[in-house]
Amino acid sequence: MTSLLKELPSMSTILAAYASLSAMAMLIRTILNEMIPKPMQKLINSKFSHLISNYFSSNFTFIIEERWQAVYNETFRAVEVYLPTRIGPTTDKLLIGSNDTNNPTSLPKRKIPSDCKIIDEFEGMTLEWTLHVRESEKYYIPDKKTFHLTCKKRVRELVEQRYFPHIAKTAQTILSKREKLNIYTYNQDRSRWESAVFRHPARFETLAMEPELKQFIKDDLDSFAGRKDFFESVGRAWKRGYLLFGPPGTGKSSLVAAIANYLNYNVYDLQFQSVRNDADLRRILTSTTNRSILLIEDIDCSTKIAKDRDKVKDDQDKEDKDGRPDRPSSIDPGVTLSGLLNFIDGLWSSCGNERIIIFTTNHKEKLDPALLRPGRMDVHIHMGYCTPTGFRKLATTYLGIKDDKLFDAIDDLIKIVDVTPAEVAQQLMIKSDDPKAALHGLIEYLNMKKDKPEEDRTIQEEEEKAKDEDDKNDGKQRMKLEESETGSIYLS
Ligand SMILES: Nc1ncnc2c1ncn2[C@@H]1O[C@H](COP(=O)(O)OP(=O)(O)OP(=O)(O)O)[C@@H](O)[C@H]1O
Repeated sequence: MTSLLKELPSMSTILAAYASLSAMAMLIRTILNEMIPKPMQKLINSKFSHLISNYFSSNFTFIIEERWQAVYNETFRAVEVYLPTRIGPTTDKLLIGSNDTNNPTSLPKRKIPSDCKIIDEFEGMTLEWTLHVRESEKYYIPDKKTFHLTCKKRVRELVEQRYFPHIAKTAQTILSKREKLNIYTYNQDRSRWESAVFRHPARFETLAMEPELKQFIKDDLDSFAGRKDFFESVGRAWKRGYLLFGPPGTGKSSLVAAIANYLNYNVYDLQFQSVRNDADLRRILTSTTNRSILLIEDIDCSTKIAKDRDKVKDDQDKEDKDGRPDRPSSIDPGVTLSGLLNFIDGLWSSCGNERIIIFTTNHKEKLDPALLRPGRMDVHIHMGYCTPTGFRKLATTYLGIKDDKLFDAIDDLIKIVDVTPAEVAQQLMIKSDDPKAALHGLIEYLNMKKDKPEEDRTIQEEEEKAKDEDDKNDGKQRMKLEESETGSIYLS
């Protein structure tokens, strides 16, 4: 024992060693402080402490980004819908607001603000959520949003296998029960879709259309919606494309609203003019959600989609000869036909499920034939001038009457005058509290149109008249249904 004590260093030796070690540490610290710049020191410190805390932490974090492999992340959407229902006593802030101008006294909607913690309980697990938003430096790139879910490491698998499916199911139920539909419009400046409440009164019951045509469209929609297995079994993308064409005021937009109300789908209304190029289009379209309608109105107004593709090409050749830069961006930056077609029936068409694409045009003849080729748009619907059946529907809607002795005179005039349902509706609305006066007003209006001098007609009207003459020869009041070999359906 005495010998062991003798071998131990004396207290003074220990103190001396400690003093020299401390001096050495101080020296190294001073040298490092001098040599390593402050920001670098901070970074090393934070990385080091992050490493340590990660190593010893018993937590696990799931990160859910807004986009997943080039398309909108459905898990993100489900969380976005689900989390506002989990606001509890531990939540200390909440975004609320309303864009429902029709109902200003309704309860505001809830949204999760960034950096707000939400605690959820599920099957004995405690789950902590936070939304992180990283602002983009470039105006045309949207801010990056991510949800972070932190749980205990030991329940990680349970979270994946039980909690996430629970979120998806709950979100689905909430979405299918939602009373209000949204209409989205693309904000080019903020590079994102912005929504407003969509409360359009148009329904199939209120549309002035031939009953067979209406029934056909409803049946077609029924055979599309909710038939995931069918589309999968036949190897087709779960999409349906409609082309609505006809003169202004024949109810194309009203039909779109009726379809949205019938299926309870949101509407994404895209103005081609706000799309910079094909890559932009791809990103915009992949940011739309399932069970929705993508509406592209007046598609003929986009020069590159319209028939004058050859003219664009001529201009391009001319430009190339002049030694100016190559296409596509020099004359008319925007979406090209091939970019669009790629989305309709190309490889990109398989992105997303249960989507309806609707194009409207007043001038089908101006569209590039490639867009009209059989099979491209599944159903082509001609929205024509008002027919006697259409007039009767409008009389019921606007005047609340099903018959009147003036109806026969109006029927006779409607058969020979090109009048749109919008014009008829307008006339009936002027005196809707006095049906007789409204009907007389309509007769007067129709007679005035009938007597309109020929020279007053614009070339466009002539073209439309010629087209409608063809329809009349085929029987104006009968619905024509043709099905091409490739499955496109033509309705007029
Ligand atoms: N077929 C119809 N049935 C009932 N109402 C109609 C019909 N067509 C037009 N209307 C009435 O006329 C208004 C304008 O119609 P709508 O905007 O749907 O026509 P459109 O064909 O889309 O016109 P545009 O080509 O100018 O966009 C509607 O708000 C509606 O009240």
